[in-house]
Amino acid sequence: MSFFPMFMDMQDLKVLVVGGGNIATEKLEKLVDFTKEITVIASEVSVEANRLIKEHCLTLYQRAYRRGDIEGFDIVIVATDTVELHKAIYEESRGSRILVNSVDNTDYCDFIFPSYVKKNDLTIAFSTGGASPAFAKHIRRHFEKIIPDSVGPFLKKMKALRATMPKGPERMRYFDELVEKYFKENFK
Ligand SMILES: C[C@@]1(CC(=O)O)c2cc3[nH]c(cc4nc(cc5[nH]c(cc(n2)[C@H]1CCC(=O)O)[C@@](C)(CC(=O)O)[C@@H]5CCC(=O)O)C(CC(=O)O)=C4CCC(=O)O)c(CCC(=O)O)c3CC(=O)O
Ligand SMILES: NC(=O)C1=CN([C@@H]2O[C@H](COP(=O)(O)OP(=O)(O)OC[C@H]3O[C@@H](n4cnc5c(N)ncnc54)[C@H](O)[C@@H]3O)[C@@H](O)[C@H]2O)C=CC1
Repeated sequence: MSFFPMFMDMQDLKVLVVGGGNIATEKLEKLVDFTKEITVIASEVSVEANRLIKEHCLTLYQRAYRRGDIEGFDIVIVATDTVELHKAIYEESRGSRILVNSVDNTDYCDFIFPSYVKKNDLTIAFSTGGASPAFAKHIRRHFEKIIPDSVGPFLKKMKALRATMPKGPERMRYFDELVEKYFKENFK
């Protein structure tokens, strides 16, 4: 089965990242925009990962992963070069409600990271389900170029309007017309 695309409120979720190398850093760079409740457990921590940990006041345990470390976390990202650990942590998490992402193998993933474009309130996420992460990156770059910056102010205006008009068919029709007009003017 494929992965369900979902936008999640992560603000109060406790995230554990196992690993402190290149890929852990790439994942951390994204995660810090969504929650500050992040703990890192890694035998070695790169300069870049360390910088992020300090800058965002994340918790760091510089040591190897120990069975039981996942307890109390909502989300665990396994980003190490110890391949067996990815399977082991995934198996350890079964029977709990912890969601696991393993950067090495989709078989050990409850969820995967998408590529995404974020312009103010607009987020467009792309995934190939692991078929070609490079493709996800390139299609993200393509869309980054074609989404106009005006989308930010436009969505801000729409959000404000939603708060001022009562719900119902009239409002729905009006909003749809406004968006249609925006599209005609901004997407050729
Ligand atoms: C399954 C998944 C699990 C997960 O990480 O959640 C996963 C797994 C693996 N990636 C690998 C390789 C690469 N990953 C990237 C890049 C990204 N990878 C991301 C997500 C995902 N990668 C998830 C699936 C997403 C999907 O398919 O849509 C992105 C989209 C998001 C992010 O990382 O936040 C981010 C782009 C962000 C952006 O720029 O927008 C590049 C390109 C590059 O780095 O320039 C390469 C090299 C080229 C290539 O292989 O395509 C390998 C093999 C490693 C090896 O060969 O050693 C594995 C493991 C395997 O496939 O077995
Ligand atoms: N999902 C993705 O987007 C991609 C995934 N990968 C995969 O990501 C994995 C990691 O790659 P890099 O970050 O470049 O490696 P790296 O060598 O830079 O980092 C590995 C990190 O894991 C830590 N580590 C290893 N065993 C550990 C243990 N038992 N407990 C705690 N920490 C441990 C190391 O100390 C180090 O911090 C590789 O398996 C690679 O195949 C690679 C490219 C993209």
